[in-house]
Amino acid sequence: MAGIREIDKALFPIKNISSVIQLFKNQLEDACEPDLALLSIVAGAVENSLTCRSNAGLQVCEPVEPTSLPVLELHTIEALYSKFQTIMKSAVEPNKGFKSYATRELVKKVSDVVWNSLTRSYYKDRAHLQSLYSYLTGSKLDCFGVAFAVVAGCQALGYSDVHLALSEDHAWVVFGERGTETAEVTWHGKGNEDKRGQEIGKGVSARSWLYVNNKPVICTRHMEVAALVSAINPSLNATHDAFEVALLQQELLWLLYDLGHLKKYPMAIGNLGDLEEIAPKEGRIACSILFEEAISSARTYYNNQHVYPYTYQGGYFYRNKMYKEAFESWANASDVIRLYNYSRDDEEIYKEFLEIANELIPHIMKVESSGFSANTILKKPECFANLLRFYDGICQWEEGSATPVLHIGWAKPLVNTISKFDAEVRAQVDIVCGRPEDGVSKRANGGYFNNNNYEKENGTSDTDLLSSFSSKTLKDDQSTSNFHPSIEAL
Ligand SMILES: FC(F)c1nnc(N2CCN(c3ncnc4sc(CC(F)(F)F)cc34)CC2)s1
Repeated sequence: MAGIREIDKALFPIKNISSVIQLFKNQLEDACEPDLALLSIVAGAVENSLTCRSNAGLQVCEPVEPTSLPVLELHTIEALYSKFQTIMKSAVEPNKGFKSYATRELVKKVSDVVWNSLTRSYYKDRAHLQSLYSYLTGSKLDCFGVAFAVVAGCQALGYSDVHLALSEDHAWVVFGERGTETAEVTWHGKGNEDKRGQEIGKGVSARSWLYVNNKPVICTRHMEVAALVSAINPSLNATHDAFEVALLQQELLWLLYDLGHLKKYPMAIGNLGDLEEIAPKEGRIACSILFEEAISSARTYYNNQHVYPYTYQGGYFYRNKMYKEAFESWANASDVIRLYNYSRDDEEIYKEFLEIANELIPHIMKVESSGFSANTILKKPECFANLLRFYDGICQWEEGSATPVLHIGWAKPLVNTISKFDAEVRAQVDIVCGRPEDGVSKRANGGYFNNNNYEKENGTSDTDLLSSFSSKTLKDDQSTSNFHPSIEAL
C-alpha cells in the first residue's frame, strides 16, 4: 500500500461515527483496493476508546451525542500505520510492482512475524483482541486477528493474491496464481499444536465441521473489510454493549450490504440480523428477512454446509417465542451437521447443539406444558417431526465419527421432550423407510439406516444424500410447503 491518502487524511480528527463511515465509504468505493491495515487500526481504535476499562467510565457518566466519539487524531493513526508497515517491510521482502504471486514460504514468514511479536502469554479468548490496533498497541491478537493480520501484512507487502478464508470457527489464507493454494496461519482452539504453514486439512479433519467440507468463505478485499467489521466487538462487559460501537458496526454492515459485499458471507448477514433485532433501522428490511438471506446465501454458495445461518434464525424465533418455527430451523441445522464426522476440533458447534437440546428445547417444553396456550406446539405433529429430525441429525453426526457426541446427559432432556407429545399426536407422524438402492442398507431389525460412511466418504452431494434419507425421513399429515425437502407430504 502507498500509505494513507490525502482524501482520507482530510477526515481527521475523527469526532463522530459518520466520519468513520465516510472513511470506510472512501476506501470501499474507491478504484484501488481497500487498505485493511488502515481500516482495522481505525475500527480498533474506536472500539478500544469506547469499551476498554481505561476511559469506559468517562463515557458512561458523561451524556454524549449518540454518534460522538473520543477524538481520533491523525498522528495517532499514522504512527500505528507506519509501525505496521515497518514491522512487515523490515522482516519480509516487499513485492515491488505487485509482480509476483505469494509463495508458501512468504505466507509462513509473514505469519511468523506476527506470531513472534505477540505477548508471550495472555488470555486468548478475551474481547477486543481482533484488530491491528490491539496488535500494534498491546501485541495481543485472538485466533481470527492473527489470520487477519497476516492478510493485511501481505497486502502491505504488495501481494494482492493472499486472501482470508473463513469457516464458522476457523480462519486461514488462500494464495497463488489461481488462489487455490491454502495455508494455516493461526492456531485453533485450546491446547492444539498449531499447524501454521501446512495445507488445509486433507485427512480426517477434512470431514470435520471446522473445515466446512471445503466450503469456506473465500474473501475478496471488500469481504475482508466485512470480516473486520463483523469482528468489531461492542461488549463493554458481560451484560452491556457500548451502544456507539454497536451503532457503528450496524451502519458499516449496512454500507457493506448495500455495496453487495455480504452476498457470499452468511455470518456477516446474520450479525447484521442480530443488530437489527435489537435496534431496527427505519426503512430497512426486517431482521427475519436477513436471517432468511443468510440461509439462502449458504444454500446458494456453500452447498448448504454451514450450520450458523440456521442457528441464527432459530435463536431469533426462540427469543420471539415462535417455537414451531424454531424447531424447524434447528432441524435444518441438524440436517447440515449430520453430513459431518464429529472431531475434537468441533467443540464450538457441539456446544451450540448441546445448548439447543438441553437448555432451549427443555425450556420451551416447560413453558408450553405449564401454560394454557390452546395453540400449544404439543398438539402439532410437525413440531414432533422436526424435533425427531433434530435429534436424528445429531445421532447421524455421531455415526462414523471417531469421537462420540451423545452421552447420558443428552438422554434425560430428550426423553422428557419426546414424552410431552401425546400418542395421538405422535401417531400422525409417519416414519417411512426407503429402498435399499437409495444407498440405504437394511438393518437386521427391519429398520433402515444409511450406511452413512458411504455417503460421508464418497462426498455424496446433499441432494442425493437427502433423497437416500427420505428412506427414513419423518412424514407428517400436516406437511407445510416450508418442510425440509426430504420430508414428503403424505
Ligand atoms: F448461530 C448463531 F447463534 C450465532 N451467533 N453468533 C455467531 N457467530 C458470531 C460471529 N462469527 C463470525 N462472524 C463473522 N465472520 C466470522 S469468521 C469466524 C471464524 C473465525 F473467527 F474466523 F475463526 C467467525 C465469524 C462466528 C459466529 S453464530
